[in-house]
Amino acid sequence: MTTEQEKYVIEVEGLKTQFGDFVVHENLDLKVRQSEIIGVVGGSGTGKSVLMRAIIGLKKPSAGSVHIFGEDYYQADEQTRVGIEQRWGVLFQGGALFSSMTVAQNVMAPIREHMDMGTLLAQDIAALKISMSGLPEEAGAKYPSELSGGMKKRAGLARALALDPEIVFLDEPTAGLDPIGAAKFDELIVNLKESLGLTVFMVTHDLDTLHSTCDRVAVLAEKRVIACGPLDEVRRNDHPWIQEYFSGPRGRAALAS
Ligand SMILES: Nc1ncnc2c1ncn2[C@@H]1O[C@H](COP(=O)(O)OP(=O)(O)OP(=O)(O)O)[C@@H](O)[C@H]1O
Repeated sequence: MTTEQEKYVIEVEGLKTQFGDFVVHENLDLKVRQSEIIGVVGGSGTGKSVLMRAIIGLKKPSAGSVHIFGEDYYQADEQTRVGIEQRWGVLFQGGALFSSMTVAQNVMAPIREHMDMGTLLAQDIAALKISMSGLPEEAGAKYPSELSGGMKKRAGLARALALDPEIVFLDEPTAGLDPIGAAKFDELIVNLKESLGLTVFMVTHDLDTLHSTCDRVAVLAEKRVIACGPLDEVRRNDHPWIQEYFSGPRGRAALAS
């Protein structure tokens, strides 16, 4: 019986990715449920970002499949793929904002690209997304170079939310933020999930973020997902990397708080 809990919006099966002869993932499986926040962790170079890129169509797998909303993304026709892409938003590391555009213009870019909408309405929607991302109204008129690191992340999030996505992909959203800024960003993500029912796929190194936001954690090692489940369950796994990560001094401090 399929319950709402078991409805998967992302299903990665038998994934293999490689750059030339260098294999990043082999036989990797991962399923993401609707309206959950899943945190993807793993040592540096284990392929967290490449996994995210494989799911969003930026790194074609050499084997395996990626189903999004039940559709086989890489086998789908162009129209289906574009339809799927409009249902997700992505926040890349550093925000990846267009530097020659204001924040509002950045947020309007996907709206203008994908929706047939007049400028005034697009401006109103951009203003709403900017406010949802916790930026003051006047931030809309600023250029990325005039923003702090935390504001850039929020602006990137506003753009990721532009098309009312069902899934957002976040690549290390709290990297480079001070602890207070990072905690506020965590809170924002949880609020968005709760108010909009968003599914969040988040690559992170941040133990505090994992602890305060994620419903489940997926651990990448040995080219695949070696453990996936609630944090309390995963941290009991006796894989050496997991033990070192969660039971080292930083892990203990984050989990004790
Ligand atoms: N465009 C590319 N060409 C060749 N190799 C690449 C490319 N992109 C990534 N790789 C390699 O794939 C592996 C996984 O990279 P990825 O960026 O996914 O790691 P990561 O787990 O996100 O690491 P980090 O935590 O350090 O950001 C690394 O060995 C990296 O060098």
